[in-house]
Amino acid sequence: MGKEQKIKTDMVESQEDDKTAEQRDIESFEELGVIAPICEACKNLKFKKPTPIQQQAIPVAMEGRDVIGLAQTGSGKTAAFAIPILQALWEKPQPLFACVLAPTRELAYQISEQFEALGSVIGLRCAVIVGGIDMMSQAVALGKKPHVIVATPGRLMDHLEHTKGFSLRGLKYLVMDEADRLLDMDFGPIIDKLLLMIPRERRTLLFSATMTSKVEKLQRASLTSPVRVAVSTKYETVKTLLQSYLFFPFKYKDTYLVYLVNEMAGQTMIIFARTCNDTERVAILLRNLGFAAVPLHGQMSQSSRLGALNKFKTGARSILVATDVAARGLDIPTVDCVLNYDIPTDSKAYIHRVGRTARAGRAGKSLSLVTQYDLELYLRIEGVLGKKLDEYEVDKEAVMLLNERVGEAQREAVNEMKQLHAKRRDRKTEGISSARGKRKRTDDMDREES
Ligand SMILES: Nc1ncnc2c1ncn2[C@@H]1O[C@H](COP(=O)(O)OP(=O)(O)OP(=O)(O)O)[C@@H](O)[C@H]1O
Repeated sequence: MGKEQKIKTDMVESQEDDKTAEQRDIESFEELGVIAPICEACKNLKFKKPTPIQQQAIPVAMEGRDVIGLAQTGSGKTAAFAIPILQALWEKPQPLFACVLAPTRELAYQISEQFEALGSVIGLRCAVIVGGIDMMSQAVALGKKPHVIVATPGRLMDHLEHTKGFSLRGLKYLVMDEADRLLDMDFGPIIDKLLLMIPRERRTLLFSATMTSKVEKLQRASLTSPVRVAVSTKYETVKTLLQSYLFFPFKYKDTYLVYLVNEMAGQTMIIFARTCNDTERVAILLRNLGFAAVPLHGQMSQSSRLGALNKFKTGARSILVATDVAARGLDIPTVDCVLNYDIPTDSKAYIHRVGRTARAGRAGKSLSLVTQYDLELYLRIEGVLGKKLDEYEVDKEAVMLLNERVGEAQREAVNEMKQLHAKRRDRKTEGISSARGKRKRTDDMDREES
Protein backbone atom coordinates (compact mmCIF):
# COMPACT_ATOMS: atom_id res chain seq x y z
CA MET A 1 0.00 0.00 0.00
CA GLY A 2 1.35 3.46 -0.91
CA LYS A 3 1.98 5.94 1.91
CA GLU A 4 -0.83 8.12 0.55
CA GLN A 5 -3.42 5.45 1.04
CA LYS A 6 -2.00 4.53 4.41
CA ILE A 7 -2.64 7.94 5.90
CA LYS A 8 -6.22 7.87 4.66
CA THR A 9 -6.98 4.44 6.04
CA ASP A 10 -5.39 5.15 9.37
CA MET A 11 -7.47 8.22 9.97
CA VAL A 12 -10.57 7.78 12.05
CA GLU A 13 -12.97 9.97 10.16
CA SER A 14 -14.80 12.42 12.31
CA GLN A 15 -18.43 12.51 11.38
CA GLU A 16 -19.53 9.55 13.50
CA ASP A 17 -17.27 10.55 16.39
CA ASP A 18 -18.80 13.99 16.29
CA LYS A 19 -22.20 12.76 17.25
CA THR A 20 -20.99 10.70 20.17
CA ALA A 21 -19.18 13.67 21.62
CA GLU A 22 -22.26 15.86 21.30
CA GLN A 23 -24.56 13.23 22.81
CA ARG A 24 -22.34 12.68 25.80
CA ASP A 25 -21.60 16.38 26.20
CA ILE A 26 -18.83 16.28 28.75
CA GLU A 27 -19.39 18.74 31.56
CA SER A 28 -15.95 19.11 33.07
CA PHE A 29 -12.23 18.75 32.46
CA GLU A 30 -12.13 16.19 35.33
CA GLU A 31 -14.42 13.96 33.27
CA LEU A 32 -11.85 13.99 30.47
CA GLY A 33 -9.26 12.62 32.89
CA VAL A 34 -7.40 15.91 33.26
CA ILE A 35 -5.36 16.08 36.49
CA ALA A 36 -6.49 18.33 39.35
CA PRO A 37 -3.87 21.11 39.06
CA ILE A 38 -4.65 21.65 35.37
CA CYS A 39 -8.42 21.55 36.09
CA GLU A 40 -7.74 24.22 38.69
CA ALA A 41 -5.87 26.31 36.10
CA CYS A 42 -8.85 25.95 33.72
CA LYS A 43 -11.13 27.21 36.46
CA ASN A 44 -8.87 30.20 37.04
CA LEU A 45 -9.12 30.96 33.32
CA LYS A 46 -12.93 30.74 33.62
CA PHE A 47 -13.11 27.66 31.39
CA LYS A 48 -16.26 26.15 32.90
CA LYS A 49 -16.46 23.13 30.62
CA PRO A 50 -14.39 21.83 27.71
CA THR A 51 -15.36 23.15 24.28
CA PRO A 52 -16.35 20.52 21.66
CA ILE A 53 -12.87 20.36 20.10
CA GLN A 54 -11.36 19.98 23.59
CA GLN A 55 -13.87 17.24 24.43
CA GLN A 56 -12.79 15.32 21.36
CA ALA A 57 -9.10 16.03 21.02
CA ILE A 58 -7.90 15.87 24.64
CA PRO A 59 -8.74 12.18 25.29
CA VAL A 60 -7.32 11.09 21.93
CA ALA A 61 -4.08 13.02 22.47
CA MET A 62 -3.87 11.70 26.06
CA GLU A 63 -4.00 8.17 24.65
CA GLY A 64 -0.78 9.06 22.87
CA ARG A 65 -2.22 9.25 19.35
CA ASP A 66 -1.29 11.75 16.65
CA VAL A 67 -4.14 14.20 16.11
CA ILE A 68 -5.41 16.29 13.23
CA GLY A 69 -7.82 18.79 14.80
CA LEU A 70 -10.24 20.88 12.78
CA ALA A 71 -12.56 23.33 14.52
CA GLN A 72 -13.85 26.82 13.89
CA THR A 73 -11.92 29.95 14.77
CA GLY A 74 -12.07 30.89 18.45
CA SER A 75 -13.21 27.44 19.55
CA GLY A 76 -10.38 26.74 22.00
CA LYS A 77 -7.93 24.76 19.90
CA THR A 78 -4.91 26.07 21.82
CA ALA A 79 -5.99 24.47 25.09
CA ALA A 80 -7.02 21.35 23.15
CA PHE A 81 -3.36 20.68 22.41
CA ALA A 82 -1.81 22.39 25.45
CA ILE A 83 -3.70 20.38 28.08
CA PRO A 84 -2.65 16.86 26.94
CA ILE A 85 0.95 18.04 26.56
CA LEU A 86 1.00 19.55 30.05
CA GLN A 87 -0.53 16.41 31.49
CA ALA A 88 2.08 14.20 29.79
CA LEU A 89 4.79 16.56 31.03
CA TRP A 90 3.46 16.32 34.58
CA GLU A 91 3.59 12.54 34.37
CA LYS A 92 7.16 12.48 33.04
CA PRO A 93 8.88 15.85 33.38
CA GLN A 94 11.74 16.55 31.03
CA PRO A 95 13.33 19.64 29.46
CA LEU A 96 12.64 20.35 25.78
CA PHE A 97 9.58 18.12 25.99
CA ALA A 98 7.37 19.84 23.40
CA CYS A 99 7.75 22.25 20.54
CA VAL A 100 4.84 24.27 19.15
CA LEU A 101 5.27 25.84 15.72
CA ALA A 102 3.22 28.88 14.69
CA PRO A 103 3.26 30.84 11.43
CA THR A 104 3.54 34.30 13.00
CA ARG A 105 5.50 35.79 15.86
CA GLU A 106 2.48 37.35 17.55
CA LEU A 107 0.68 34.03 17.56
CA ALA A 108 3.73 32.33 19.08
CA TYR A 109 3.66 34.79 22.02
CA GLN A 110 -0.04 34.25 22.50
CA ILE A 111 0.27 30.45 22.51
CA SER A 112 3.03 30.63 25.10
CA GLU A 113 0.83 32.83 27.30
CA GLN A 114 -1.87 30.16 27.19
CA PHE A 115 0.67 27.43 28.04
CA GLU A 116 1.94 29.47 30.94
CA ALA A 117 -1.56 30.21 32.22
CA LEU A 118 -2.43 26.51 32.16
CA GLY A 119 0.97 25.19 33.20
CA SER A 120 2.31 27.53 35.88
CA VAL A 121 0.62 25.35 38.52
CA ILE A 122 2.85 22.46 37.50
CA GLY A 123 5.98 24.62 37.28
CA LEU A 124 6.09 24.91 33.50
CA ARG A 125 9.03 26.69 31.87
CA CYS A 126 8.21 28.00 28.40
CA ALA A 127 10.36 29.89 25.87
CA VAL A 128 9.31 31.86 22.81
CA ILE A 129 11.73 31.64 19.88
CA VAL A 130 10.74 33.99 17.04
CA GLY A 131 12.44 36.14 14.44
CA GLY A 132 13.17 39.85 14.90
CA ILE A 133 14.51 39.34 18.44
CA ASP A 134 18.14 39.14 19.55
CA MET A 135 19.54 35.59 19.05
CA MET A 136 21.78 35.77 22.13
CA SER A 137 19.01 36.33 24.65
CA GLN A 138 17.08 33.48 23.06
CA ALA A 139 20.14 31.24 23.28
CA VAL A 140 20.29 32.06 27.00
CA ALA A 141 16.58 31.18 27.37
CA LEU A 142 17.18 27.87 25.58
CA GLY A 143 20.15 27.20 27.86
CA LYS A 144 17.72 27.25 30.79
CA LYS A 145 16.14 24.12 29.30
CA PRO A 146 12.49 25.11 29.01
CA HIS A 147 9.90 22.33 28.91
CA VAL A 148 8.04 23.86 26.00
CA ILE A 149 9.30 25.97 23.11
CA VAL A 150 6.87 28.00 21.05
CA ALA A 151 8.54 29.08 17.83
CA THR A 152 8.27 30.36 14.32
CA PRO A 153 10.02 27.85 12.04
CA GLY A 154 12.76 30.08 10.58
CA ARG A 155 14.23 31.22 13.89
CA LEU A 156 13.97 27.76 15.43
CA MET A 157 15.97 26.43 12.49
CA ASP A 158 18.56 29.17 13.03
CA HIS A 159 19.04 28.05 16.64
CA LEU A 160 19.19 24.37 15.71
CA GLU A 161 21.96 25.22 13.28
CA HIS A 162 23.90 27.83 15.24
CA THR A 163 23.24 27.62 18.97
CA LYS A 164 25.80 25.46 20.69
CA GLY A 165 24.39 22.70 22.85
CA PHE A 166 20.81 23.16 21.66
CA SER A 167 19.03 20.25 20.06
CA LEU A 168 15.56 18.77 20.01
CA ARG A 169 16.75 15.17 20.00
CA GLY A 170 14.69 14.31 23.08
CA LEU A 171 11.49 15.97 21.88
CA LYS A 172 8.27 14.12 22.70
CA TYR A 173 5.57 16.36 21.18
CA LEU A 174 5.48 18.50 18.05
CA VAL A 175 2.49 20.78 17.48
CA MET A 176 1.75 22.68 14.30
CA ASP A 177 -0.82 25.36 15.01
CA GLU A 178 -2.41 26.79 11.86
CA ALA A 179 -1.00 23.60 10.37
CA ASP A 180 -2.33 24.14 6.86
CA ARG A 181 -0.33 27.36 6.68
CA LEU A 182 2.83 25.74 8.07
CA LEU A 183 2.59 22.91 5.57
CA ASP A 184 2.12 25.16 2.56
CA MET A 185 4.69 26.14 -0.03
CA ASP A 186 6.28 29.05 1.87
CA PHE A 187 7.03 27.16 5.06
CA GLY A 188 7.12 23.62 3.65
CA PRO A 189 10.84 23.31 2.88
CA ILE A 190 11.90 24.60 6.29
CA ILE A 191 9.43 22.27 8.02
CA ASP A 192 10.90 19.36 6.02
CA LYS A 193 14.35 20.33 7.29
CA LEU A 194 13.15 20.71 10.90
CA LEU A 195 11.54 17.30 10.87
CA LEU A 196 14.89 15.75 10.07
CA MET A 197 16.29 17.22 13.28
CA ILE A 198 13.68 15.88 15.70
CA PRO A 199 12.94 12.27 16.67
CA ARG A 200 10.60 10.23 14.49
CA GLU A 201 9.09 8.55 17.53
CA ARG A 202 7.35 11.66 18.78
CA ARG A 203 3.66 12.60 18.93
CA THR A 204 2.49 15.11 16.34
CA LEU A 205 -0.59 17.31 16.76
CA LEU A 206 -1.89 19.43 13.86
CA PHE A 207 -4.59 22.04 14.41
CA SER A 208 -6.35 24.64 12.28
CA ALA A 209 -9.75 26.09 11.42
CA THR A 210 -9.00 25.37 7.78
CA MET A 211 -7.20 22.08 7.91
CA THR A 212 -5.90 20.68 4.71
CA SER A 213 -7.14 17.27 3.66
CA LYS A 214 -4.51 17.05 0.93
CA VAL A 215 -2.63 13.87 1.60
CA GLU A 216 0.64 15.15 0.15
CA LYS A 217 0.59 18.10 2.54
CA LEU A 218 -0.24 15.92 5.53
CA GLN A 219 2.55 13.54 4.58
CA ARG A 220 4.93 16.42 5.04
CA ALA A 221 4.12 16.34 8.78
CA SER A 222 5.01 12.61 8.90
CA LEU A 223 2.18 11.60 11.18
CA THR A 224 1.79 8.11 12.60
CA SER A 225 -1.74 6.65 12.39
CA PRO A 226 -3.37 10.02 13.04
CA VAL A 227 -6.87 10.43 14.41
CA ARG A 228 -8.81 13.19 12.73
CA VAL A 229 -11.10 15.10 15.08
CA ALA A 230 -13.29 17.61 13.31
CA VAL A 231 -15.92 19.67 15.07
CA SER A 232 -17.06 21.80 12.19
CA THR A 233 -17.66 20.74 8.66
CA LYS A 234 -14.95 22.05 6.37
CA TYR A 235 -14.35 25.82 6.45
CA GLU A 236 -17.29 26.89 8.55
CA THR A 237 -17.65 30.29 10.17
CA VAL A 238 -19.26 30.53 13.60
CA LYS A 239 -22.98 31.10 14.01
CA THR A 240 -22.55 34.14 16.22
CA LEU A 241 -20.81 35.99 13.37
CA LEU A 242 -22.93 38.32 11.25
CA GLN A 243 -21.29 38.63 7.83
CA SER A 244 -22.13 41.15 5.13
CA TYR A 245 -20.65 42.92 2.13
CA LEU A 246 -20.88 46.29 0.47
CA PHE A 247 -20.55 46.85 -3.27
CA PHE A 248 -19.42 50.19 -4.75
CA PRO A 249 -17.05 51.60 -7.43
CA PHE A 250 -13.32 51.28 -6.70
CA LYS A 251 -12.64 55.02 -6.89
CA TYR A 252 -14.74 55.62 -3.75
CA LYS A 253 -13.10 52.89 -1.70
CA ASP A 254 -11.49 55.18 0.88
CA THR A 255 -14.63 57.32 1.13
CA TYR A 256 -16.75 54.26 1.90
CA LEU A 257 -14.16 53.05 4.36
CA VAL A 258 -14.16 56.34 6.25
CA TYR A 259 -17.97 56.45 6.26
CA LEU A 260 -18.15 52.95 7.76
CA VAL A 261 -15.44 53.56 10.33
CA ASN A 262 -17.25 56.71 11.37
CA GLU A 263 -20.56 54.87 11.58
CA MET A 264 -18.98 52.25 13.80
CA ALA A 265 -17.14 54.75 15.99
CA GLY A 266 -16.70 53.45 19.52
CA GLN A 267 -16.42 49.84 18.36
CA THR A 268 -13.19 47.88 18.25
CA MET A 269 -12.28 46.73 14.77
CA ILE A 270 -9.58 45.12 12.66
CA ILE A 271 -9.29 46.39 9.09
CA PHE A 272 -7.50 43.94 6.80
CA ALA A 273 -5.59 45.18 3.75
CA ARG A 274 -3.57 43.14 1.25
CA THR A 275 -0.19 44.88 1.27
CA CYS A 276 2.05 46.44 3.90
CA ASN A 277 1.95 49.67 1.96
CA ASP A 278 -1.84 49.89 1.93
CA THR A 279 -1.98 48.93 5.59
CA GLU A 280 0.31 51.81 6.45
CA ARG A 281 -1.51 54.24 4.16
CA VAL A 282 -4.98 53.38 5.47
CA ALA A 283 -3.80 53.72 9.08
CA ILE A 284 -2.34 57.16 8.33
CA LEU A 285 -5.45 58.22 6.42
CA LEU A 286 -7.72 57.27 9.31
CA ARG A 287 -5.42 58.90 11.85
CA ASN A 288 -5.44 62.12 9.83
CA LEU A 289 -9.20 62.07 10.08
CA GLY A 290 -9.11 61.69 13.85
CA PHE A 291 -9.58 57.94 14.26
CA ALA A 292 -7.40 55.97 16.67
CA ALA A 293 -5.84 53.61 14.13
CA VAL A 294 -2.57 51.71 14.36
CA PRO A 295 -0.91 49.59 11.63
CA LEU A 296 0.45 46.05 11.98
CA HIS A 297 2.38 44.37 9.18
CA GLY A 298 5.45 42.28 8.48
CA GLN A 299 7.68 45.14 7.34
CA MET A 300 7.59 46.76 10.78
CA SER A 301 10.28 46.02 13.35
CA GLN A 302 9.33 43.34 15.86
CA SER A 303 9.14 45.84 18.72
CA SER A 304 6.79 48.08 16.70
CA ARG A 305 4.67 45.05 15.85
CA LEU A 306 4.32 44.04 19.48
CA GLY A 307 3.79 47.69 20.48
CA ALA A 308 0.96 48.10 17.95
CA LEU A 309 -0.74 44.91 19.04
CA ASN A 310 -0.45 45.91 22.64
CA LYS A 311 -2.01 49.34 22.04
CA PHE A 312 -4.91 47.62 20.34
CA LYS A 313 -5.31 44.92 22.98
CA THR A 314 -5.30 47.39 25.84
CA GLY A 315 -7.81 49.65 24.11
CA ALA A 316 -5.42 52.57 23.68
CA ARG A 317 -6.26 52.29 19.93
CA SER A 318 -9.64 51.00 18.78
CA ILE A 319 -8.68 50.27 15.16
CA LEU A 320 -5.98 47.86 14.03
CA VAL A 321 -5.14 48.06 10.33
CA ALA A 322 -3.35 44.85 9.44
CA THR A 323 -2.16 42.50 6.73
CA ASP A 324 -2.82 38.79 7.00
CA VAL A 325 -0.01 38.60 9.56
CA ALA A 326 -2.86 39.25 12.03
CA ALA A 327 -5.38 37.00 10.28
CA ARG A 328 -4.61 33.74 12.01
CA GLY A 329 -4.93 32.76 15.60
CA LEU A 330 -4.87 36.14 17.35
CA ASP A 331 -7.30 36.04 20.25
CA ILE A 332 -8.48 39.51 21.21
CA PRO A 333 -11.87 39.15 22.88
CA THR A 334 -12.86 42.81 22.43
CA VAL A 335 -12.93 42.81 18.60
CA ASP A 336 -16.47 43.81 17.54
CA CYS A 337 -15.94 43.98 13.81
CA VAL A 338 -13.63 42.75 11.06
CA LEU A 339 -13.58 44.93 7.97
CA ASN A 340 -12.07 43.56 4.79
CA TYR A 341 -10.74 46.66 3.05
CA ASP A 342 -9.31 44.29 0.44
CA ILE A 343 -10.85 40.97 -0.40
CA PRO A 344 -8.34 38.22 0.40
CA THR A 345 -7.07 36.30 -2.62
CA ASP A 346 -7.30 33.06 -0.68
CA SER A 347 -10.71 31.98 0.65
CA LYS A 348 -9.08 30.34 3.68
CA ALA A 349 -7.62 33.71 4.66
CA TYR A 350 -11.19 35.08 4.69
CA ILE A 351 -12.26 32.42 7.22
CA HIS A 352 -9.30 33.25 9.47
CA ARG A 353 -9.69 37.04 9.16
CA VAL A 354 -13.38 37.11 10.10
CA GLY A 355 -12.56 34.64 12.86
CA ARG A 356 -10.81 37.45 14.77
CA THR A 357 -14.27 38.41 16.01
CA ALA A 358 -17.18 36.36 17.39
CA ARG A 359 -14.79 34.19 19.42
CA ALA A 360 -15.58 31.81 22.26
CA GLY A 361 -19.36 32.14 21.79
CA ARG A 362 -19.40 35.95 21.62
CA ALA A 363 -21.18 37.92 18.88
CA GLY A 364 -19.32 39.81 16.18
CA LYS A 365 -19.70 41.14 12.67
CA SER A 366 -17.69 41.27 9.49
CA LEU A 367 -18.00 43.51 6.49
CA SER A 368 -16.27 43.06 3.14
CA LEU A 369 -15.70 45.94 0.76
CA VAL A 370 -16.28 44.70 -2.80
CA THR A 371 -15.50 46.76 -5.91
CA GLN A 372 -15.80 45.88 -9.59
CA TYR A 373 -12.32 44.36 -9.41
CA ASP A 374 -13.07 42.02 -6.51
CA LEU A 375 -16.22 40.33 -7.71
CA GLU A 376 -14.63 37.08 -8.79
CA LEU A 377 -12.68 36.68 -5.55
CA TYR A 378 -15.73 37.58 -3.49
CA LEU A 379 -17.99 35.08 -5.27
CA ARG A 380 -15.40 32.39 -4.72
CA ILE A 381 -15.52 33.11 -0.98
CA GLU A 382 -19.33 32.89 -0.96
CA GLY A 383 -18.91 29.57 -2.76
CA VAL A 384 -16.58 28.25 -0.06
CA LEU A 385 -18.94 29.48 2.67
CA GLY A 386 -21.84 27.83 0.83
CA LYS A 387 -24.10 30.82 1.33
CA LYS A 388 -24.89 34.31 0.05
CA LEU A 389 -24.11 37.09 2.48
CA ASP A 390 -26.39 40.07 3.12
CA GLU A 391 -25.65 43.42 1.54
CA TYR A 392 -24.86 46.10 4.10
CA GLU A 393 -27.11 49.10 3.65
CA VAL A 394 -25.69 52.60 3.54
CA ASP A 395 -27.01 56.03 2.65
CA LYS A 396 -24.97 56.63 -0.53
CA GLU A 397 -25.57 60.38 -0.50
CA ALA A 398 -24.25 60.62 3.03
CA VAL A 399 -21.15 58.69 1.93
CA MET A 400 -20.52 61.11 -0.95
CA LEU A 401 -20.68 64.10 1.39
CA LEU A 402 -17.37 62.87 2.82
CA ASN A 403 -15.61 62.55 -0.52
CA GLU A 404 -13.85 65.93 -0.55
CA ARG A 405 -12.56 65.69 3.00
CA VAL A 406 -11.32 62.15 2.36
CA GLY A 407 -9.55 63.36 -0.81
CA GLU A 408 -7.59 65.91 1.27
CA ALA A 409 -6.70 63.29 3.85
CA GLN A 410 -5.56 60.94 1.07
CA ARG A 411 -3.14 63.58 -0.23
CA GLU A 412 -1.77 64.19 3.26
CA ALA A 413 -1.36 60.44 3.71
CA VAL A 414 0.59 60.11 0.44
CA ASN A 415 3.02 62.81 1.63
CA GLU A 416 3.47 61.16 5.01
CA MET A 417 4.09 57.83 3.29
CA LYS A 418 6.85 59.42 1.18
CA GLN A 419 8.54 60.72 4.32
CA LEU A 420 8.20 57.36 6.01
CA HIS A 421 9.77 55.52 3.08
CA ALA A 422 12.67 58.00 2.95
CA LYS A 423 13.27 57.50 6.69
CA ARG A 424 13.24 53.71 6.29
CA ARG A 425 15.69 53.89 3.37
CA ASP A 426 18.09 55.98 5.48
CA ARG A 427 17.86 53.55 8.37
CA LYS A 428 18.53 50.61 6.07
CA THR A 429 21.67 52.08 4.55
CA GLU A 430 22.93 52.99 8.01
CA GLY A 431 22.20 49.78 9.82
CA ILE A 432 22.32 46.63 7.79
CA SER A 433 25.58 44.80 7.60
CA SER A 434 26.04 42.08 5.04
CA ALA A 435 26.92 39.57 7.75
CA ARG A 436 23.30 39.60 8.89
CA GLY A 437 22.01 38.82 5.42
CA LYS A 438 21.87 35.06 5.80
CA ARG A 439 20.09 35.11 9.12
CA LYS A 440 17.44 37.48 7.81
CA ARG A 441 16.43 35.00 5.13
CA THR A 442 15.15 32.40 7.59
CA ASP A 443 14.18 34.84 10.32
CA ASP A 444 11.73 36.73 8.26
CA MET A 445 9.54 33.90 7.11
CA ASP A 446 6.47 35.72 8.32
CA ARG A 447 7.34 39.01 6.69
CA GLU A 448 5.40 40.06 3.67
CA GLU A 449 5.86 41.82 0.40
CA SER A 450 5.11 45.51 0.53
N1 LIG B 1 -13.22 25.56 27.71
C1 LIG B 1 -13.24 26.88 27.49
N2 LIG B 1 -14.22 27.64 28.04
C2 LIG B 1 -14.25 28.97 27.84
N3 LIG B 1 -13.34 29.66 27.10
C3 LIG B 1 -12.36 28.95 26.52
C4 LIG B 1 -12.24 27.53 26.69
N4 LIG B 1 -11.17 27.11 26.02
C5 LIG B 1 -10.61 28.20 25.44
N5 LIG B 1 -11.31 29.31 25.75
C6 LIG B 1 -11.03 30.70 25.33
O1 LIG B 1 -11.54 30.85 24.01
C7 LIG B 1 -10.76 31.78 23.28
C8 LIG B 1 -10.36 31.21 21.93
O2 LIG B 1 -9.48 30.14 22.08
P1 LIG B 1 -8.29 29.85 21.06
O3 LIG B 1 -7.52 31.10 20.81
O4 LIG B 1 -7.58 28.65 21.53
O5 LIG B 1 -9.13 29.54 19.73
P2 LIG B 1 -8.69 28.82 18.39
O6 LIG B 1 -9.66 27.72 18.18
O7 LIG B 1 -7.25 28.46 18.45
O8 LIG B 1 -8.94 29.96 17.31
P3 LIG B 1 -8.18 30.28 15.91
O9 LIG B 1 -8.64 29.24 14.92
O10 LIG B 1 -8.66 31.62 15.56
O11 LIG B 1 -6.72 30.17 16.18
C9 LIG B 1 -9.55 32.10 24.15
O12 LIG B 1 -9.75 33.38 24.74
C10 LIG B 1 -9.55 31.01 25.19
O13 LIG B 1 -9.00 31.47 26.40
